[in-house]
Amino acid sequence: KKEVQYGPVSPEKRTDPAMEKWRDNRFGQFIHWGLYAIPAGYWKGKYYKGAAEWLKSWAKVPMNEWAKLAEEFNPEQYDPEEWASMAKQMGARYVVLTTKHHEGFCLWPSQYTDFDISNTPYQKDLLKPFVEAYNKAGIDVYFYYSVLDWYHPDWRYALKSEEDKQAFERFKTFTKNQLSELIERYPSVKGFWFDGTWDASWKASGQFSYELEKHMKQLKPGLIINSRMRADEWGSRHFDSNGQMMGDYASGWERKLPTDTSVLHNDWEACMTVPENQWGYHKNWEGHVKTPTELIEMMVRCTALSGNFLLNFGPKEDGSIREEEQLLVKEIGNWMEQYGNAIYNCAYAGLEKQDWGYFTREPGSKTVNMVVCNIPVNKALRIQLPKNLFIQHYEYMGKPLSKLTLEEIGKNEYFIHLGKVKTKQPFVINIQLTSEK
Ligand SMILES: C#C[C@@H]1N[C@@H](C)[C@@H](O)[C@H]1O
Repeated sequence: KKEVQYGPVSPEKRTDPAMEKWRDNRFGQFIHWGLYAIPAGYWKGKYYKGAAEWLKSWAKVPMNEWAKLAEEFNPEQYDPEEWASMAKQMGARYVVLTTKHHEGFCLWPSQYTDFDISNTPYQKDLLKPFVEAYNKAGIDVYFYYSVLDWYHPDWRYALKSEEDKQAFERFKTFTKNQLSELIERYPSVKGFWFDGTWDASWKASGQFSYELEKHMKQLKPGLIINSRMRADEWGSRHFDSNGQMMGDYASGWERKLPTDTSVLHNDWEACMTVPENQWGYHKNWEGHVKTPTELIEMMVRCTALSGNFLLNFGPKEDGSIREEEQLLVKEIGNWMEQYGNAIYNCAYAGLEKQDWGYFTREPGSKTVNMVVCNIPVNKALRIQLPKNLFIQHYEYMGKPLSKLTLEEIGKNEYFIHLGKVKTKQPFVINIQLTSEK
């Protein structure tokens, strides 16, 4: 074991109401919105297939040129009430909005930089009406904040000289000031989603990130912060040098999902793009665009392994939402209306996973949700229960799709026979378990 002084600030499994609500939420909406939505993946007429919010990097645009985008940022169609009602329709229980991405542009009027919404034709604070609209819709608001800041003169990738160190000290103060400012200006914020923390300069700032997490949680008790914010004093990220998670949930699952129960030890969240790799708005999505059904199955897999699923939206420069994302609101919203109770407040059911889909369960409940994503060719769903459990009752959640029959095929082993089922979407069967035969 290594001596770690600047590791976790909070217990690895918080039991306070704010964290319980984070778990119960299960399904969130990620929103990436910034100046990058203006060029939307094209620069001087050239198409760049990389992630649109990284266009400045792909097209090697000097910052003084990129910053000029602020002079044309004027999202007149921005309607956070509309965004919030879409998120509610989709069934998202929380939202994570980019307050500042790597480009360094702030969606709020920050007293610590001139590179913010106040120096655009739009001028008005974008965050305040956003927070109000989402809170009014009953959706918890989290702020994404990038430590990596391509605009700030004191940002350093690495600390190679005394000058670097002095500059980065100023940068750390700037970062602490902005985060304090965000908490003070928007006190209903539930937590922070840190990003841009992979460079050597931040990995060398473990003590600072420890003290910053403490400071933020003193400013707002109950605040929830992702593991990606943190390094320990040895430069170990997300988990300290002894494997203890830092922050309040593991957030390394970016565009990928866990496949086994090893994740159960900590709270965790997977964030997901609709195309292969676009977070900010890109005019032309290349390659595979995930269908609503694919994304529903990913969300179910996260719940089944006691994790959260954060689905990304990238609004256009004018604040409007693209067709493909409007389709997700409708399709995922319909599914959540009928089957949301297999997601909200649910977690790992403690049963052996089967090929036909996933078990989810509200902790402590006798009801287990079977979310069927792959109907076996023999139309029989295998269930293997622990030796002291039996099935007492079974039925479809919501609209019955067929007549179900139960067959005991071995010790605490069953088939639920589906009969003739026609469906295009995953569906749910509830089973009641009992310890009496
Ligand atoms: C790399 C990278 C960043 N992390 C994702 C959550 C997006 O913000 C992307 O730009």
